Amino acid sequence: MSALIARQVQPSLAERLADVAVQALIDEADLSPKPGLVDRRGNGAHDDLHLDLMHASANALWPTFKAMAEAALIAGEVSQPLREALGQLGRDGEVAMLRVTGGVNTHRGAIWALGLLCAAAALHTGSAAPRHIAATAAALARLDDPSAPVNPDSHGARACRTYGVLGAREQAQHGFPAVIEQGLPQLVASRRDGEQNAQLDALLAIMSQLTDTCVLHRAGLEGLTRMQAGACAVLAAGGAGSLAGRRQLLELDRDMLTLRASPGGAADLLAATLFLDRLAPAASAPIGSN
Ligand SMILES: CC(C)(COP(=O)(O)OP(=O)(O)OC[C@H]1O[C@@H](n2cnc3c(N)ncnc32)[C@H](O[C@H]2O[C@H](COP(=O)(O)OP(=O)(O)OP(=O)(O)O)[C@@H](O)[C@H]2O)[C@@H]1O)[C@@H](O)C(=O)NCCC(=O)NCCS
Ligand SMILES: Nc1ncnc2[nH]cnc12
Repeated sequence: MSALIARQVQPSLAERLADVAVQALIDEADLSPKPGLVDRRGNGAHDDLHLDLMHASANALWPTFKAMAEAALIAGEVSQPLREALGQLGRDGEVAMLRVTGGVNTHRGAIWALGLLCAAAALHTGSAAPRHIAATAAALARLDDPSAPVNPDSHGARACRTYGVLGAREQAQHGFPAVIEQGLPQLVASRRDGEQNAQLDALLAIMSQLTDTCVLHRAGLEGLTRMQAGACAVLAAGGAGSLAGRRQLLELDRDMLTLRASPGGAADLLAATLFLDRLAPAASAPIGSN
C-alpha cells in the first residue's frame, strides 16, 4: 500500500521539467548583485518590477512549462503540430503572466526560451546533454507558427530593425549560442569561486556577447556597448569572486542604472543556462524515467 502511494505521488517528467524551469527563474531573480536587473537588493533600472513580482510571475508559469513538456511527450518528435501547440501555450502563458503581474512584462523572453527548452528536454527523455536539447529547441524555433501575431512594433523587433542585430527569436533558432558557448562554460569554470559567483560570472559572460534588445530599446547602442564592455572588464579583472572584479561589477551596475539599461534578455538566458545545467546530471539518474 505504501509503495503504491509512493508511486502515485512521484511527479511526472513534465512536472519535474516545470519544477526545474520555475526554480531557474526564481534563482535568476534572487541572484545578487546583478547589473541593472531586479535582485534581492532592489528593482534595478525598473520602475514597474520588483522581486516579489518576479517570483509570482515565475510560479504562475509552472502550468505553461508543464503543458509544453506534455505536448512534446505526446508529439514524440519535432513537428509542425507541436510547434503550433507550443505557440498557443506560449501565448496563453503570456496571458497568465500578465494577469498575475497586473499587465507588467516580467518574463516574455523567458516563456519563449524556457518553453522551447522544456519541450525539447521532454523529447530527449534518454539524454539530457545541453547541446542536444538546445539543438532540438532550435529546430522547433525554426518552424513557422502561422498563428503567431506578427508584431513589427515589439521592442525587440524595433531594436533589431533599427540596429541591424539579431534578437530573441534568432538566439533560439541558432541553438542558444549565448547559453552553450558563454553561459554554461563560464558557470562550470567559475564554480571554483562558489555557486553565487559562478552564476554571476555566467550572466556576465552572456552579457559580454549578447545583442540584448531590452538594453537597445532602453539605452540604444551606447547602452549595449557599455554593457558588453563592462561585463568583459569584470571577467578580465577576475570575475565576481575577486575583489577587483567585484569593484568592476558594482561600477557596471551604476553605469546600467544611470543609463536605465536592464539586460532582461541576458537574465532570461542565465535562467536557461541554469535549467540546462541542472538537467545535465539527471541524464545519468534519468529524469526521463516516466
Ligand atoms: C519571439 C518572441 C521572443 C518575441 O520576440 P520580439 O523580439 O519580437 O519581442 P519582445 O516583446 O521584445 O520580446 C523579446 C524578449 O526576449 C528577451 N530578449 C531580448 N534580447 C534577447 C536576445 N538577444 N536573446 C534572447 N532573449 C532576448 C527579452 O525578455 C526579457 O526582458 C523583458 C523585460 O524587458 P523590459 O524592457 O523591462 O520590458 P518591456 O515591457 O518590454 O519594456 P519597458 O516598457 O519596461 O521598457 C522580460 O520579458 C524578460 O523576459 C525581450 O523582452 C516571443 O516572445 C513571441 O513570439 N511571443 C509571442 C507569443 C508566442 O507565440 N510564443 C511562442 C512560445 S513557443
Ligand atoms: N531579474 C530581472 N530583472 C529585470 N528583468 C528581468 N527579466 C528577466 N529577469 C529579470
